[in-house]
Amino acid sequence: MEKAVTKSCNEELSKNGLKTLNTFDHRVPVFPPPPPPLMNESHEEAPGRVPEQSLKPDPSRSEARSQCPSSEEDERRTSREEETEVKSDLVSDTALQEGKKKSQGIGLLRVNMLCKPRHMVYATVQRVWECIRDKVIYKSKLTYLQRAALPGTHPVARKLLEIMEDKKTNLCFSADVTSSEKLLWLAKLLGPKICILKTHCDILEDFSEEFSQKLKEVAEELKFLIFEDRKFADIGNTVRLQYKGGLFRISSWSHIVNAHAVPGSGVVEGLSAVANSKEQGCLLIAQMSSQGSLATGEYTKAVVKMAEEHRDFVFGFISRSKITEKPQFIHLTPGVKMQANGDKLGQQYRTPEEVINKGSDVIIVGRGILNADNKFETAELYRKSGWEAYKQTTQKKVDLKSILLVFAPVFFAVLLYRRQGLFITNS
Ligand SMILES: O=c1ccn([C@@H]2O[C@H](COP(=O)(O)O)[C@@H](O)[C@H]2O)c(=O)[nH]1
Repeated sequence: MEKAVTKSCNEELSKNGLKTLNTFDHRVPVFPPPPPPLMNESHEEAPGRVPEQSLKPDPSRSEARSQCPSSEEDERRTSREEETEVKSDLVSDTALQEGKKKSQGIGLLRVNMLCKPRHMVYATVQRVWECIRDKVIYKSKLTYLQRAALPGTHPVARKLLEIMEDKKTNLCFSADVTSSEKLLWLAKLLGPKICILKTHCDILEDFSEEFSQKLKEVAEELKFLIFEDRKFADIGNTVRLQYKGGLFRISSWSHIVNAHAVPGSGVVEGLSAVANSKEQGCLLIAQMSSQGSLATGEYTKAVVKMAEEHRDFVFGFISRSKITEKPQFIHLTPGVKMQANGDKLGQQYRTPEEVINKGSDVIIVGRGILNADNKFETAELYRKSGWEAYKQTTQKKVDLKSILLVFAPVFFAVLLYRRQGLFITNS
Protein backbone atom coordinates (compact mmCIF):
# COMPACT_ATOMS: atom_id res chain seq x y z
CA MET A 1 0.00 0.00 0.00
CA GLU A 2 2.78 2.39 1.03
CA LYS A 3 4.63 1.75 -2.23
CA ALA A 4 1.54 2.56 -4.26
CA VAL A 5 1.01 5.82 -2.37
CA THR A 6 4.66 6.85 -2.70
CA LYS A 7 4.70 5.91 -6.37
CA SER A 8 1.57 7.93 -7.00
CA CYS A 9 3.03 10.97 -5.28
CA ASN A 10 6.42 10.65 -6.98
CA GLU A 11 4.83 10.29 -10.39
CA GLU A 12 2.95 13.52 -9.77
CA LEU A 13 6.17 15.19 -8.69
CA SER A 14 8.17 14.33 -11.79
CA LYS A 15 5.23 14.84 -14.15
CA ASN A 16 4.85 18.38 -12.93
CA GLY A 17 8.46 19.34 -12.59
CA LEU A 18 8.11 19.79 -8.83
CA LYS A 19 11.42 18.11 -8.05
CA THR A 20 13.15 21.41 -7.66
CA LEU A 21 10.46 22.80 -5.40
CA ASN A 22 11.92 23.59 -2.03
CA THR A 23 10.26 21.62 0.77
CA PHE A 24 8.94 24.69 2.46
CA ASP A 25 8.59 26.77 -0.64
CA HIS A 26 4.94 27.66 -0.37
CA ARG A 27 4.53 28.76 -3.96
CA VAL A 28 1.62 26.91 -5.49
CA PRO A 29 2.77 24.78 -8.44
CA VAL A 30 1.76 26.24 -11.79
CA PHE A 31 0.22 23.19 -13.36
CA PRO A 32 -2.23 21.29 -11.20
CA PRO A 33 -1.46 17.61 -11.70
CA PRO A 34 -4.25 15.10 -12.38
CA PRO A 35 -5.76 13.10 -9.52
CA PRO A 36 -3.83 10.20 -8.10
CA PRO A 37 -5.27 6.88 -9.27
CA LEU A 38 -6.28 5.78 -5.79
CA MET A 39 -8.33 8.83 -4.86
CA ASN A 40 -10.93 9.01 -7.56
CA GLU A 41 -10.97 12.78 -7.11
CA SER A 42 -10.01 15.59 -9.43
CA HIS A 43 -7.48 18.45 -9.44
CA GLU A 44 -5.14 17.21 -6.69
CA GLU A 45 -1.68 18.65 -6.37
CA ALA A 46 1.43 16.69 -5.59
CA PRO A 47 3.42 17.32 -2.43
CA GLY A 48 6.71 19.16 -2.38
CA ARG A 49 10.08 17.45 -2.31
CA VAL A 50 11.10 15.43 0.72
CA PRO A 51 12.53 17.87 3.25
CA GLU A 52 16.23 18.13 3.67
CA GLN A 53 16.19 20.05 6.91
CA SER A 54 16.23 18.08 10.13
CA LEU A 55 14.80 18.83 13.53
CA LYS A 56 18.17 19.48 15.06
CA PRO A 57 18.17 22.32 17.55
CA ASP A 58 18.41 25.65 15.81
CA PRO A 59 21.46 27.67 16.89
CA SER A 60 19.38 30.82 16.55
CA ARG A 61 17.36 29.64 19.54
CA SER A 62 20.02 30.88 21.92
CA GLU A 63 19.80 34.18 20.09
CA ALA A 64 16.03 34.11 20.46
CA ARG A 65 16.45 33.52 24.19
CA SER A 66 18.62 36.56 24.56
CA GLN A 67 16.10 38.56 22.56
CA CYS A 68 13.06 37.58 24.61
CA PRO A 69 11.30 40.81 25.35
CA SER A 70 11.32 41.65 28.99
CA SER A 71 7.53 41.57 28.93
CA GLU A 72 8.10 37.97 30.03
CA GLU A 73 10.06 38.96 33.12
CA ASP A 74 7.07 38.50 35.41
CA GLU A 75 6.64 34.98 34.12
CA ARG A 76 10.26 34.16 34.71
CA ARG A 77 10.31 35.31 38.28
CA THR A 78 7.58 32.85 39.18
CA SER A 79 9.69 29.70 39.09
CA ARG A 80 13.02 28.59 40.46
CA GLU A 81 14.61 27.91 37.11
CA GLU A 82 13.37 31.29 36.02
CA GLU A 83 15.34 32.94 38.82
CA THR A 84 18.54 31.61 37.28
CA GLU A 85 17.43 33.16 34.01
CA VAL A 86 16.99 36.56 35.59
CA LYS A 87 20.49 36.41 37.06
CA SER A 88 22.08 35.49 33.78
CA ASP A 89 20.07 38.21 32.05
CA LEU A 90 22.09 40.77 33.94
CA VAL A 91 25.29 39.49 32.39
CA SER A 92 26.33 41.42 29.31
CA ASP A 93 24.60 40.33 26.11
CA THR A 94 27.94 39.67 24.49
CA ALA A 95 28.79 37.05 27.05
CA LEU A 96 25.48 35.32 26.44
CA GLN A 97 25.88 35.45 22.71
CA GLU A 98 29.27 33.85 23.01
CA GLY A 99 27.43 30.90 24.45
CA LYS A 100 28.80 31.13 27.97
CA LYS A 101 27.14 28.77 30.46
CA LYS A 102 24.81 30.24 33.08
CA SER A 103 27.26 29.39 35.86
CA GLN A 104 29.99 31.27 34.05
CA GLY A 105 27.52 34.10 33.54
CA ILE A 106 26.79 34.35 37.24
CA GLY A 107 30.54 34.37 37.89
CA LEU A 108 30.89 37.22 35.44
CA LEU A 109 28.07 39.04 37.17
CA ARG A 110 29.92 38.87 40.48
CA VAL A 111 33.08 40.21 38.85
CA ASN A 112 30.99 42.96 37.27
CA MET A 113 29.45 43.83 40.62
CA LEU A 114 32.83 44.07 42.31
CA CYS A 115 34.66 45.94 39.57
CA LYS A 116 32.07 47.95 37.67
CA PRO A 117 29.13 49.08 39.76
CA ARG A 118 28.33 51.68 37.13
CA HIS A 119 27.72 48.85 34.66
CA MET A 120 25.20 47.37 37.08
CA VAL A 121 23.34 50.66 37.30
CA TYR A 122 23.43 50.98 33.54
CA ALA A 123 22.15 47.39 33.09
CA THR A 124 19.33 47.99 35.55
CA VAL A 125 18.29 51.24 33.90
CA GLN A 126 18.40 49.47 30.55
CA ARG A 127 16.18 46.63 31.84
CA VAL A 128 13.67 49.10 33.27
CA TRP A 129 13.56 50.96 29.98
CA GLU A 130 13.14 47.72 28.02
CA CYS A 131 10.33 46.72 30.35
CA ILE A 132 8.51 50.03 29.83
CA ARG A 133 9.14 49.89 26.09
CA ASP A 134 7.91 46.34 25.59
CA LYS A 135 5.13 46.30 28.17
CA VAL A 136 3.78 49.80 27.90
CA ILE A 137 4.75 51.50 24.69
CA TYR A 138 4.64 48.43 22.48
CA LYS A 139 2.46 45.48 23.24
CA SER A 140 4.15 42.97 20.97
CA LYS A 141 3.61 39.25 21.20
CA LEU A 142 6.53 36.85 21.50
CA THR A 143 7.40 34.99 18.33
CA TYR A 144 7.05 31.22 18.14
CA LEU A 145 10.84 30.92 18.23
CA GLN A 146 11.13 33.09 21.33
CA ARG A 147 8.48 30.99 23.04
CA ALA A 148 10.32 27.80 22.07
CA ALA A 149 13.39 29.09 23.91
CA LEU A 150 11.60 30.06 27.12
CA PRO A 151 12.40 28.14 30.29
CA GLY A 152 9.50 25.86 31.14
CA THR A 153 8.38 25.22 27.56
CA HIS A 154 7.59 21.51 27.22
CA PRO A 155 9.85 19.63 24.74
CA VAL A 156 6.87 18.82 22.48
CA ALA A 157 5.74 22.46 22.49
CA ARG A 158 9.31 23.50 21.74
CA LYS A 159 9.55 21.09 18.84
CA LEU A 160 6.18 22.25 17.52
CA LEU A 161 7.06 25.95 17.79
CA GLU A 162 10.33 25.34 15.99
CA ILE A 163 8.58 23.46 13.20
CA MET A 164 6.04 26.27 12.90
CA GLU A 165 8.73 28.91 12.60
CA ASP A 166 10.84 26.82 10.25
CA LYS A 167 8.01 25.83 7.89
CA LYS A 168 6.15 29.12 8.36
CA THR A 169 2.93 27.37 9.15
CA ASN A 170 0.46 27.26 12.03
CA LEU A 171 -1.87 24.94 10.16
CA CYS A 172 -3.00 21.63 11.64
CA PHE A 173 -4.79 19.46 9.11
CA SER A 174 -7.56 17.28 10.50
CA ALA A 175 -7.46 14.17 8.30
CA ASP A 176 -10.91 12.80 9.07
CA VAL A 177 -10.99 10.02 6.47
CA THR A 178 -11.93 6.37 6.78
CA SER A 179 -9.18 4.78 4.69
CA SER A 180 -5.60 4.54 5.90
CA GLU A 181 -4.37 4.61 2.31
CA LYS A 182 -6.12 7.92 1.72
CA LEU A 183 -4.81 9.27 5.01
CA LEU A 184 -1.23 8.41 4.06
CA TRP A 185 -1.72 10.00 0.68
CA LEU A 186 -3.06 13.18 2.26
CA ALA A 187 -0.17 13.23 4.73
CA LYS A 188 2.31 13.15 1.86
CA LEU A 189 0.39 15.67 -0.19
CA LEU A 190 -0.15 18.23 2.55
CA GLY A 191 2.82 17.43 4.83
CA PRO A 192 4.92 20.36 3.57
CA LYS A 193 2.14 22.80 4.44
CA ILE A 194 1.36 21.74 7.99
CA CYS A 195 2.87 21.65 11.45
CA ILE A 196 0.48 18.98 12.80
CA LEU A 197 -1.58 16.21 11.25
CA LYS A 198 -4.59 15.35 13.39
CA THR A 199 -6.09 11.90 13.26
CA HIS A 200 -9.11 10.05 14.60
CA CYS A 201 -7.70 6.53 14.39
CA ASP A 202 -11.02 4.98 15.43
CA ILE A 203 -12.76 6.16 12.27
CA LEU A 204 -10.31 4.32 10.05
CA GLU A 205 -11.85 1.12 8.68
CA ASP A 206 -8.52 -0.54 8.03
CA PHE A 207 -6.21 0.67 10.81
CA SER A 208 -3.05 -1.41 11.09
CA GLU A 209 0.28 -1.27 12.87
CA GLU A 210 1.94 -1.00 9.46
CA PHE A 211 -0.11 2.10 8.68
CA SER A 212 0.73 3.86 11.95
CA GLN A 213 4.44 3.22 11.50
CA LYS A 214 4.31 4.51 7.90
CA LEU A 215 2.54 7.64 9.08
CA LYS A 216 5.28 8.14 11.63
CA GLU A 217 7.89 7.89 8.88
CA VAL A 218 6.07 10.45 6.73
CA ALA A 219 5.81 12.78 9.73
CA GLU A 220 9.54 12.46 10.33
CA GLU A 221 10.31 13.05 6.67
CA LEU A 222 8.01 16.03 6.15
CA LYS A 223 8.47 17.52 9.61
CA PHE A 224 5.09 17.55 11.25
CA LEU A 225 3.76 16.15 14.50
CA ILE A 226 0.95 13.59 14.76
CA PHE A 227 -1.94 14.49 17.04
CA GLU A 228 -4.40 11.70 17.81
CA ASP A 229 -7.62 13.50 18.74
CA ARG A 230 -8.70 10.69 21.06
CA LYS A 231 -10.23 12.94 23.72
CA PHE A 232 -9.52 10.60 26.63
CA ALA A 233 -12.11 11.01 29.36
CA ASP A 234 -11.93 8.17 31.86
CA ILE A 235 -10.23 7.31 35.12
CA GLY A 236 -6.43 7.16 35.14
CA ASN A 237 -6.12 3.39 35.00
CA THR A 238 -8.47 3.06 32.02
CA VAL A 239 -6.90 5.84 29.94
CA ARG A 240 -3.48 4.33 30.64
CA LEU A 241 -4.64 1.09 29.06
CA GLN A 242 -6.41 2.88 26.19
CA TYR A 243 -3.35 4.97 25.37
CA LYS A 244 -0.82 2.17 25.50
CA GLY A 245 -2.69 -0.87 24.24
CA GLY A 246 -5.81 -2.05 22.47
CA LEU A 247 -5.97 -2.19 18.69
CA PHE A 248 -4.46 1.25 18.15
CA ARG A 249 -1.48 1.38 20.52
CA ILE A 250 -1.72 5.19 20.28
CA SER A 251 1.34 5.86 22.42
CA SER A 252 3.52 4.04 19.89
CA TRP A 253 2.94 6.53 17.08
CA SER A 254 1.36 9.81 18.19
CA HIS A 255 3.31 12.79 19.49
CA ILE A 256 0.26 14.53 20.91
CA VAL A 257 -2.97 13.33 22.51
CA ASN A 258 -5.75 15.22 24.22
CA ALA A 259 -8.00 14.69 27.19
CA HIS A 260 -11.09 16.08 28.85
CA ALA A 261 -10.53 17.36 32.36
CA VAL A 262 -13.91 16.05 33.57
CA PRO A 263 -12.50 12.96 35.34
CA GLY A 264 -10.03 15.07 37.37
CA SER A 265 -6.25 15.03 37.24
CA GLY A 266 -6.14 11.20 37.26
CA VAL A 267 -6.73 11.29 33.52
CA VAL A 268 -3.50 13.24 32.98
CA GLU A 269 -1.58 11.11 35.45
CA GLY A 270 -2.77 7.88 33.80
CA LEU A 271 -1.69 9.09 30.36
CA SER A 272 1.64 10.48 31.47
CA ALA A 273 2.48 7.17 33.15
CA VAL A 274 2.66 5.66 29.66
CA ALA A 275 4.15 8.56 27.71
CA ASN A 276 7.73 9.37 26.97
CA SER A 277 7.51 12.88 28.40
CA LYS A 278 10.36 14.21 26.26
CA GLU A 279 8.66 13.26 23.00
CA GLN A 280 4.99 13.10 23.84
CA GLY A 281 2.62 15.61 25.33
CA CYS A 282 -1.01 16.27 26.05
CA LEU A 283 -3.52 19.01 25.32
CA LEU A 284 -6.43 19.58 27.67
CA ILE A 285 -9.82 20.36 26.15
CA ALA A 286 -10.73 23.66 27.77
CA GLN A 287 -13.37 24.81 25.29
CA MET A 288 -15.10 23.24 22.30
CA SER A 289 -16.16 24.63 18.96
CA SER A 290 -19.57 22.97 18.99
CA GLN A 291 -22.78 24.84 19.70
CA GLY A 292 -24.00 24.59 23.30
CA SER A 293 -20.68 23.30 24.65
CA LEU A 294 -20.62 23.16 28.44
CA ALA A 295 -16.88 23.74 28.57
CA THR A 296 -17.01 27.43 29.46
CA GLY A 297 -16.37 29.87 32.34
CA GLU A 298 -15.31 28.25 35.60
CA TYR A 299 -14.77 24.89 33.90
CA THR A 300 -12.29 26.43 31.47
CA LYS A 301 -10.48 28.13 34.37
CA ALA A 302 -10.24 24.81 36.22
CA VAL A 303 -8.75 23.22 33.11
CA VAL A 304 -6.06 25.90 32.96
CA LYS A 305 -5.25 25.21 36.61
CA MET A 306 -5.01 21.49 35.95
CA ALA A 307 -2.65 22.14 33.04
CA GLU A 308 -0.44 24.37 35.18
CA GLU A 309 -0.21 21.61 37.77
CA HIS A 310 0.89 19.06 35.15
CA ARG A 311 3.36 20.97 33.05
CA ASP A 312 5.61 17.96 32.69
CA PHE A 313 3.03 16.44 30.32
CA VAL A 314 0.39 19.05 29.45
CA PHE A 315 1.69 21.71 27.07
CA GLY A 316 -1.47 23.36 25.80
CA PHE A 317 -5.16 23.48 25.15
CA ILE A 318 -7.92 22.89 22.70
CA SER A 319 -9.71 26.19 23.03
CA ARG A 320 -11.58 28.83 21.08
CA SER A 321 -9.15 31.59 22.06
CA LYS A 322 -6.19 32.32 24.32
CA ILE A 323 -7.10 31.24 27.85
CA THR A 324 -3.79 31.75 29.65
CA GLU A 325 -1.15 34.45 29.36
CA LYS A 326 1.64 31.93 30.00
CA PRO A 327 3.50 31.83 26.67
CA GLN A 328 4.79 28.32 27.27
CA PHE A 329 1.30 26.94 26.63
CA ILE A 330 0.06 26.42 23.06
CA HIS A 331 -3.54 27.04 22.04
CA LEU A 332 -5.04 24.96 19.22
CA THR A 333 -8.42 25.91 17.80
CA PRO A 334 -10.75 23.68 15.76
CA GLY A 335 -13.79 24.90 13.85
CA VAL A 336 -11.85 26.91 11.28
CA LYS A 337 -13.02 27.61 7.74
CA MET A 338 -12.67 30.44 5.25
CA GLN A 339 -16.45 30.64 5.01
CA ALA A 340 -17.25 31.09 8.68
CA ASN A 341 -20.62 29.42 9.02
CA GLY A 342 -21.29 25.99 10.50
CA ASP A 343 -22.43 22.48 9.69
CA LYS A 344 -25.80 20.84 10.37
CA LEU A 345 -24.51 19.06 13.47
CA GLY A 346 -23.49 21.98 15.64
CA GLN A 347 -20.00 22.74 14.39
CA GLN A 348 -19.31 26.50 14.46
CA TYR A 349 -16.66 27.96 12.20
CA ARG A 350 -14.50 31.04 12.36
CA THR A 351 -11.92 32.29 9.88
CA PRO A 352 -8.16 31.77 10.39
CA GLU A 353 -7.69 35.51 11.04
CA GLU A 354 -10.42 35.60 13.67
CA VAL A 355 -8.92 32.63 15.48
CA ILE A 356 -5.33 33.92 15.45
CA ASN A 357 -6.50 37.40 16.46
CA LYS A 358 -8.21 35.81 19.46
CA GLY A 359 -4.77 34.72 20.61
CA SER A 360 -4.78 31.11 19.42
CA ASP A 361 -1.60 29.63 17.97
CA VAL A 362 -2.67 26.79 15.71
CA ILE A 363 -5.67 26.60 13.39
CA ILE A 364 -7.22 23.14 12.97
CA VAL A 365 -8.82 22.72 9.57
CA GLY A 366 -10.64 19.58 8.41
CA ARG A 367 -13.42 19.80 5.83
CA GLY A 368 -12.31 23.26 4.72
CA ILE A 369 -9.42 21.44 3.02
CA LEU A 370 -10.82 17.91 2.69
CA ASN A 371 -13.85 18.96 0.66
CA ALA A 372 -11.91 21.27 -1.63
CA ASP A 373 -11.35 20.23 -5.22
CA ASN A 374 -7.74 21.27 -4.99
CA LYS A 375 -6.57 20.27 -1.54
CA PHE A 376 -2.97 21.32 -2.02
CA GLU A 377 -3.81 24.85 -3.11
CA THR A 378 -6.50 25.15 -0.47
CA ALA A 379 -4.09 24.05 2.26
CA GLU A 380 -1.70 26.70 0.99
CA LEU A 381 -4.46 29.33 1.30
CA TYR A 382 -5.11 28.32 4.92
CA ARG A 383 -1.38 28.22 5.71
CA LYS A 384 -0.86 31.67 4.25
CA SER A 385 -3.88 33.12 5.96
CA GLY A 386 -2.93 31.70 9.38
CA TRP A 387 0.71 32.69 9.02
CA GLU A 388 0.00 36.24 7.92
CA ALA A 389 -2.44 36.72 10.79
CA TYR A 390 0.27 35.49 13.20
CA LYS A 391 2.87 37.79 11.69
CA GLN A 392 0.52 40.72 12.27
CA THR A 393 0.26 39.85 15.95
CA THR A 394 4.03 40.02 16.38
CA GLN A 395 4.25 43.50 14.88
CA LYS A 396 5.04 46.18 17.40
CA LYS A 397 2.03 48.39 17.95
CA VAL A 398 2.02 51.51 20.06
CA ASP A 399 -0.53 50.97 22.81
CA LEU A 400 -1.90 54.42 23.59
CA LYS A 401 -4.21 53.23 26.37
CA SER A 402 -1.37 51.72 28.38
CA ILE A 403 0.83 54.75 27.77
CA LEU A 404 -1.90 56.97 29.20
CA LEU A 405 -2.46 54.64 32.14
CA VAL A 406 1.20 54.65 33.14
CA PHE A 407 2.24 58.15 32.20
CA ALA A 408 -0.84 60.07 33.33
CA PRO A 409 -0.21 59.39 37.07
CA VAL A 410 3.47 60.31 36.58
CA PHE A 411 2.42 63.51 34.84
CA PHE A 412 -0.02 64.44 37.63
CA ALA A 413 2.54 63.59 40.31
CA VAL A 414 5.07 65.93 38.70
CA LEU A 415 2.41 68.64 38.34
CA LEU A 416 1.43 68.29 41.98
CA TYR A 417 5.04 68.36 43.10
CA ARG A 418 5.67 71.51 41.12
CA ARG A 419 2.57 73.21 42.49
CA GLN A 420 3.49 72.25 46.03
CA GLY A 421 7.01 73.43 45.39
CA LEU A 422 5.63 76.76 44.20
CA PHE A 423 3.39 76.94 47.24
CA ILE A 424 6.32 76.34 49.60
CA THR A 425 8.44 78.94 47.81
CA ASN A 426 5.62 81.50 47.95
CA SER A 427 5.03 81.05 51.65
O1 LIG B 1 -14.08 21.40 19.98
C1 LIG B 1 -13.68 20.66 19.09
C2 LIG B 1 -12.75 19.68 19.29
C3 LIG B 1 -12.34 18.92 18.23
N1 LIG B 1 -12.81 19.09 16.99
C4 LIG B 1 -12.30 18.25 15.90
O2 LIG B 1 -11.69 19.07 14.92
C5 LIG B 1 -12.02 18.61 13.63
C6 LIG B 1 -12.78 19.69 12.92
O3 LIG B 1 -13.15 19.27 11.64
P1 LIG B 1 -13.88 20.24 10.59
O4 LIG B 1 -14.10 19.37 9.42
O5 LIG B 1 -12.90 21.35 10.30
O6 LIG B 1 -15.13 20.74 11.18
C7 LIG B 1 -12.78 17.32 13.80
O7 LIG B 1 -11.88 16.26 13.72
C8 LIG B 1 -13.33 17.41 15.21
O8 LIG B 1 -13.43 16.15 15.82
C9 LIG B 1 -13.75 20.06 16.78
O9 LIG B 1 -14.22 20.28 15.66
N2 LIG B 1 -14.15 20.84 17.84
